[in-house]
Amino acid sequence: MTQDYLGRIGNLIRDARKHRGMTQQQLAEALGTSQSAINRIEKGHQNLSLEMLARFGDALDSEIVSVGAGPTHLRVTGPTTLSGSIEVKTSKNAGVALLCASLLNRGRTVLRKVARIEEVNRLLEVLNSLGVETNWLNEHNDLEIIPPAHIDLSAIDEAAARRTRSVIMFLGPLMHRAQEAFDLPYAGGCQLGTRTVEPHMAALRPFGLKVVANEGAYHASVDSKITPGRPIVLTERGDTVTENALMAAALHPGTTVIRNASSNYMVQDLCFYLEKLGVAIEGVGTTTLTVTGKADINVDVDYSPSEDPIEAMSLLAAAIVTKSEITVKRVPIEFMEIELAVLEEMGFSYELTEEYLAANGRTRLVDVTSKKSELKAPLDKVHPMPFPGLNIDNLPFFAVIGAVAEGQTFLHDWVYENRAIYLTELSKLGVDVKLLDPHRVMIQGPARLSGTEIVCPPALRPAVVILLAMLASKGTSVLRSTYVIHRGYEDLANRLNEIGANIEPFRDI
Ligand SMILES: CC(=O)N[C@H]1[C@@H](OP(=O)(O)OP(=O)(O)OC[C@H]2O[C@@H](n3ccc(=O)[nH]c3=O)[C@H](O)[C@@H]2O)O[C@H](CO)[C@@H](O)[C@@H]1O
Ligand SMILES: C=C(OP(=O)(O)O)C(=O)O
Repeated sequence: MTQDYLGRIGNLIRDARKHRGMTQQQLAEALGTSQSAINRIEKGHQNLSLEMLARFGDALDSEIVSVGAGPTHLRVTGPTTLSGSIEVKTSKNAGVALLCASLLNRGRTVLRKVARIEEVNRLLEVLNSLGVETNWLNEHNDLEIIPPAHIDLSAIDEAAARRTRSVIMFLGPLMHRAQEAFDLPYAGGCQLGTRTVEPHMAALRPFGLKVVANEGAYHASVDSKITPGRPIVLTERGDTVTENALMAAALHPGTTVIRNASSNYMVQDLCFYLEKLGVAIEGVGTTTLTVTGKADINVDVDYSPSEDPIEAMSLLAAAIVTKSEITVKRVPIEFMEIELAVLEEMGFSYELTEEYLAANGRTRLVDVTSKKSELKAPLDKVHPMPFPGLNIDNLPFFAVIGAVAEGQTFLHDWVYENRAIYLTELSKLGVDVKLLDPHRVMIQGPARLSGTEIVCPPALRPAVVILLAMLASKGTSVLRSTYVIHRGYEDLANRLNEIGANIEPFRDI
């Protein structure tokens, strides 16, 4: 029994170490012990004091044992054939943008059918710590947000804030509402390589924002006499930077022009919400946004964010890799067109219904039914672009699709220097995958997939890609430490089980 318990703790330590990208030697150095001691502990061959466990927790920045709630893992039995239909949920990225944007409004915001995911939970924790009241209203995940008269930034939940990158989007709304200078913890999130925040600072500077990076926090102050005299030209067409500029412009009582704006799905959802707050926006869906803001916003508002194109892509990839015919319902087609065009080139056949409108009355949806297809690798490399290009977050799914296609699939992720590398984990399941350089991978298909145990890489999409490959792998696979998946997907395992997958969630402790 004790032996079993030590083994499970050893597994937890090993997973946390791998998740941090550390070798046994590096962990040993951090703890002032030897690599062989770490090896024994991870194998469950050595007794551990509580003090030593706490030191592991510190070194790995992870609570190794948290009573009653260790990390979750998934046991997948494959290969699976899926059938039936599955609905796409609303998007993570609109969800987090709208939670931040609700701070612009002194009135009550209700957001309908918000994705109940960990990224949203972290932001809710941060909002609650600032005195914002939030309530889940019903089983549809409608969410009510009531901001306080005064936002108290000194009480911010730093631990929650550090686990998400989205807190950076507090800058736009808070720079107007904070009475004095304030600190915001550094943004965290997936480990995808350097993701600069400088474009955010540059976009908000014309509104008088000054940010000094101190140890662990941004120190922000605002000179309200400074207002944008000319168009704000973004140096990158980033999604969250566009959102920050939009939110700053929404509470600026004048007209602001934002050029080189992203017109991606979450930006459009934010624009539709701001319009409901009484902010006028011209150019939604284009790269020039002209925003006429208001000095004060105090309205009770109800908004339904749209469906997630990345979840839609994930579910279609699940169908493709398992060679299944399923219907993916509520696909926001404008944001999936290029992905479908590339898939079509690869030989994927599918049927689309007539278009219908999402609950926001604006976004066009369709149902997509996958048909059994023999895929071949695309002739050209698959590469993402800011919208309207192939979505950057959809690129990783082409790795697992390439694994079941005949020939060589090349992926070029020019955006993230640390995301493609995680796709090499697929080799453990039998995929012939080569990292050509940090931005490019080559997949030689078709692969004979067979089940194994893998620790989730610290990146959402690659982790889901591995899960999808496991669905198609023969035998039992174990995917460990799945928080990173729950960051962006609601109840994915159970929803896949409802259409025929065999995935069993479990914990060690
Ligand atoms: C909460 C949210 O909405 N997150 C999305 C958002 O993150 P977010 O808006 O934070 O993305 P970043 O601004 O970090 O952009 C991602 C990377 O792309 C680079 N870059 C971006 C645009 C550009 O025109 N040129 C350029 O080089 C950035 O320097 C960065 O390294 O956009 C990313 C890129 O679509 C998506 O992966 C994230 O899911
Ligand atoms: C990179 C992603 O998002 P985030 O900006 O939340 O890290 C993603 O959704 O794949």
